[in-house]
Amino acid sequence: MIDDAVLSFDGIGVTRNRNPLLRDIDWTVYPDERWVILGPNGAGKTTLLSIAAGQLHPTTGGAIVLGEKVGRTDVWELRTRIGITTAKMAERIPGEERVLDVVVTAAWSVVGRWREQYDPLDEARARTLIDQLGVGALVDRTYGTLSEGERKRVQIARALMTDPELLLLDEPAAGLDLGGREDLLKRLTALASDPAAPALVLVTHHVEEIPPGFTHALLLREGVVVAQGPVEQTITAEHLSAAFGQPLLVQSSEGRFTARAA
Ligand SMILES: Nc1ncnc2c1ncn2[C@@H]1O[C@H](COP(=O)(O)OP(=O)(O)OP(=O)(O)O)[C@@H](O)[C@H]1O
Repeated sequence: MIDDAVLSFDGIGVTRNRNPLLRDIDWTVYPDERWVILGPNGAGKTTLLSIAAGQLHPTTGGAIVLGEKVGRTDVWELRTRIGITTAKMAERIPGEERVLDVVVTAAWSVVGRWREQYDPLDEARARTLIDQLGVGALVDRTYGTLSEGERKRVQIARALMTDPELLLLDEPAAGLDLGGREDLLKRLTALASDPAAPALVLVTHHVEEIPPGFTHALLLREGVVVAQGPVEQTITAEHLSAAFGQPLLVQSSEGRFTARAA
């Protein structure tokens, strides 16, 4: 492992049915870094995130997550140290679940409430996180009655509940309208600038969804890293055109990016 790295991937590859989904990826993430993984559909972003979550073992190369070698460690050990939100996990949250329950139950690593009594400290932490994500007024509503944008924020509060060392967000802005996206980005920018926040890795297809304050980017195309490094040097017309396989123009202003066909 490279000193205090949160993630340390050394030449990792993933092959399924003889198809390479990821090839020869070297990637290191440190605790104070905020990474965005960007690339077109099918580039391998979710596969890379699954390795970072300790849920998938690479076919080749070595992946060290929070100091533990993926494959050697019981994934169960890592589960409270990593917060993750994905569309698949969100689907498992029962619609009738109260927002407070959705968040507080993460402390027990279960979906769905199964205890009648909360630890008061757990409940206080859940309420603080729900407030910080800007959905404090909804704490007693059922999850199924929330808008998509409100749900996304509750999912992030839930992922933060165990005070993880690494937070993985798979397309958190997908399906949000403009206001919802902008509000979520504001919350993620606040999180990115919080020194107590965990290392962050956010997957997206769109440069418009990169929250200001994110420090690094990794661009993927067909399972291969096109570019990686500090965000301003990485999100360029040249790299983005290579990642998406078409000539693109990129503009940045006050930490926000936009892209369009050249
Ligand atoms: N278990 C599997 N077996 C075979 N192919 C797989 C498997 N899992 C993923 N793939 C393929 O690997 C490629 C990368 O998938 P992945 O979900 O990582 O991409 P992605 O960049 O997250 O895509 P999207 O942006 O569309 O979500 C896709 O072509 C997908 O069909």
